[in-house]
Amino acid sequence: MSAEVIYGKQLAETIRQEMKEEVAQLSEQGIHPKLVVIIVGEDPASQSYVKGKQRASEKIGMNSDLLELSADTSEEKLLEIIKELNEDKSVHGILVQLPLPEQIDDQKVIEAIDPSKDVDGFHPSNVGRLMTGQETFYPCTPYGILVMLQRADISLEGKHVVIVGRSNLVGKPVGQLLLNENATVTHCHSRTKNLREHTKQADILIVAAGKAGLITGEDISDGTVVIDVGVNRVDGKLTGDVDFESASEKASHITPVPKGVGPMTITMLLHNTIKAAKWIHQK
Ligand SMILES: Nc1nc(=O)c2c([nH]1)NC[C@@H]1CN(c3ccc(C(=O)N[C@@H](CCC(=O)O)C(=O)O)cc3)C=[N+]21
Repeated sequence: MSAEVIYGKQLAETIRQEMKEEVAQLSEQGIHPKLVVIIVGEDPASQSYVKGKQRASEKIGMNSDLLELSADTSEEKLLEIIKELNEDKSVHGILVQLPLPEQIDDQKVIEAIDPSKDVDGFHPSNVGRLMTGQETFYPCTPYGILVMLQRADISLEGKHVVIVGRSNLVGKPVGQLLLNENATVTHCHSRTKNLREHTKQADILIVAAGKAGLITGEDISDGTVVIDVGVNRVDGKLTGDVDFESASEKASHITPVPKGVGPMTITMLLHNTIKAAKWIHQK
């Protein structure tokens, strides 16, 4: 068996085209969605993602500002900037690129962002809304995964989704989002015993552990849908958590890295920013 490759990149382009039209329509109504991305420090990987976000917003005609702060920026200063952006009516979405330097408490920063501008969906109030099934900003990577599955016509109802990784950014929220879609969800993590016994039970396997090559063909059963969320640099090259070659011999569908989940993450960020702009103007 040879897996069908799901290219998030292609799908992302289709959706961005749709959003471009929506941004143009909103513009006629005087609504100009605007995203502000804040990056602290000069980590090259972070800078490269942030540039990707900038390029993507420009391409769909969306306003986007980048605030580049030095690595020694104090927590107080960052909180002050966020407060100003919260109050700025022209700003609809605020994203603070994670991880932050060690003098800054990530959680404090996330909680400082106005939940109605929290386009990452990381604020505890939005996390709570996701958990209770209320309308909210879905975190971009989990949401991108959901949309990829939907557009590939892979149903979730009653399916066994096994997730490897339990981060607040991906593992935990993707489980919640797919549970809301009536999947049966198993969460595995670094302390899970006999990981392979779990991964082999999956109809849909989502790997977000941050460990290159963690999952190989031996860890999956025939016909599994494999979603690789890994973002690892190995010898300067971007690779996922799944050994693509051996896994694609067993999987029914598989996402590559790059060109898989990553471009969908950015797409859903743009989607959330448009949603934020529409919400504010409805009030
Ligand atoms: N507050 C916050 N929100 C985030 O959403 C967030 C974050 N912090 N910190 C870092 C992670 C990582 N992340 C990626 C987004 C897109 C690609 C992406 O588009 N990758 C391309 C290739 C990019 C390349 O080659 O460098 C691809 O997979 O094809 C990757 C990684 C968002 N994150």
